[in-house]
Amino acid sequence: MQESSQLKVYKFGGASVKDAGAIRNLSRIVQEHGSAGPLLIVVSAMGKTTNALEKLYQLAHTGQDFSEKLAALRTFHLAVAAELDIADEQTAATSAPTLAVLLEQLGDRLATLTPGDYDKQYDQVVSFGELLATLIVARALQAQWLDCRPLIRTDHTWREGRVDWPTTERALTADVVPLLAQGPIVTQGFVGGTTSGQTTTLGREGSDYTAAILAYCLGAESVTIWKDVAGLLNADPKFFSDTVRYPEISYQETIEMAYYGASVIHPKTIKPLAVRRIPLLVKSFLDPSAEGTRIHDCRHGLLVPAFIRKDGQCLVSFESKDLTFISEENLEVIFGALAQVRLKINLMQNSAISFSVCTDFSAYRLEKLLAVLREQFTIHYNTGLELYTIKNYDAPSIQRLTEGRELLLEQRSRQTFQFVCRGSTNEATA
Ligand SMILES: Nc1ncnc2c1ncn2[C@@H]1O[C@H](COP(=O)(O)OP(=O)(O)O)[C@@H](O)[C@H]1O
Ligand SMILES: N[C@@H](CC(=O)OP(=O)(O)O)C(=O)O
Repeated sequence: MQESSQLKVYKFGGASVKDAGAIRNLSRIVQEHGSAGPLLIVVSAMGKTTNALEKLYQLAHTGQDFSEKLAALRTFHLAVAAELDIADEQTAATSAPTLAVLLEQLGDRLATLTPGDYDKQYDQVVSFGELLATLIVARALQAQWLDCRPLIRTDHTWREGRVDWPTTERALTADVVPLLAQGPIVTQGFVGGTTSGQTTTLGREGSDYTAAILAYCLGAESVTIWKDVAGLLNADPKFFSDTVRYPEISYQETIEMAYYGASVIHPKTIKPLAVRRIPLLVKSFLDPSAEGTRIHDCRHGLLVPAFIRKDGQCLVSFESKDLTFISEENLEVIFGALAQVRLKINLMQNSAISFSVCTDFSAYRLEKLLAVLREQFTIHYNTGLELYTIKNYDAPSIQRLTEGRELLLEQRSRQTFQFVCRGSTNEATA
């Protein structure tokens, strides 16, 4: 780690680089608000490119024609580069590829997929979104382009690479510190690499986490994530009216909000920053001079209730087949199977002969879970559900959220009230 670094890390997500106009806005922010000191800029894929790449991958992996979608992705990126007057040429001064080369590599990858190895090949394809976006942004800013895949070392957990912190810290300190002295750097969010040089990804929406990894390893002074909202609010303004901005908030409050599903910050982002006490600033790229939110090591009184909504949920209930009680042995089997198929528990509850978990719905993973546990348990599940959490709840906030909703499961602790309810219904028994 650098000693008392002046380094600032900026992270720009998909919305802030969605088109040429957005990238011009990004350039203005860097010029007008970027510090005189070292600056490391983390960029996600443009707009909804990652979703588009997931669709492309799905088509290619199932042997369907993907040429039209690939052509659309190619045209989009080349058109943005043209609108920004970016010459797509390799220069001697940089190891950066050209857009044309990257797009060709993407086409080759898609054309040579093999059956199986779904998650591994997913990473090799979907990571192109960040490679393309960073190339365009680096050229627009006339900044250095850095491929972070050889530096952010992960294990082989495809689609959710686990960071090897000591190796990553050594590599970043050795390679990036000297480059920072030469001017701003633009690098990819969301991606990393294995010892053998294969690309991994860090989990959907993982670019915030990349910013935290870089800040932690390089001892940054602060991280700023530029969003389309005024800061960290007490609820997602897309779903709730009368939201309130927190001018400052502790790491602990924020980590809990992110854990419960406040999608404005990836849940893994906070811990590395809290460990090294690096403040995280959430600011609006639409109003860069506005205050935003400062997430740091602070104390504050009880905050206004925060509302967190997580859709795409699935409630799975396991019942013993012979009316025996749910025991620790049963739970061990259920938890083991959930870990095996990589389904994360968002909420759980047990009764005498039944145990229920609420997880993010994945048809593929649920099917694998059923295959493992069907013999031993009677399993019921509902999909198309929503999980709501109220942090720092009071009676009016519970009333506001539960009114008119049919609650399938409900739980409260001293500060947190949670419930699962129907969005649209799909019921089944395995
Ligand atoms: N508590 C919250 N405060 C602010 N925004 C929130 C909150 N919860 C969810 N959001 C949503 O997060 C979005 C910004 O995050 P995200 O779309 O992941 O940004 P990006 O991909 O550009 O980094 C906002 O547009 C808002 O709809
Ligand atoms: N592009 C990746 C990673 C990411 O973090 O994106 P964003 O910063 O736009 O949420 C995704 O969409 O999952």
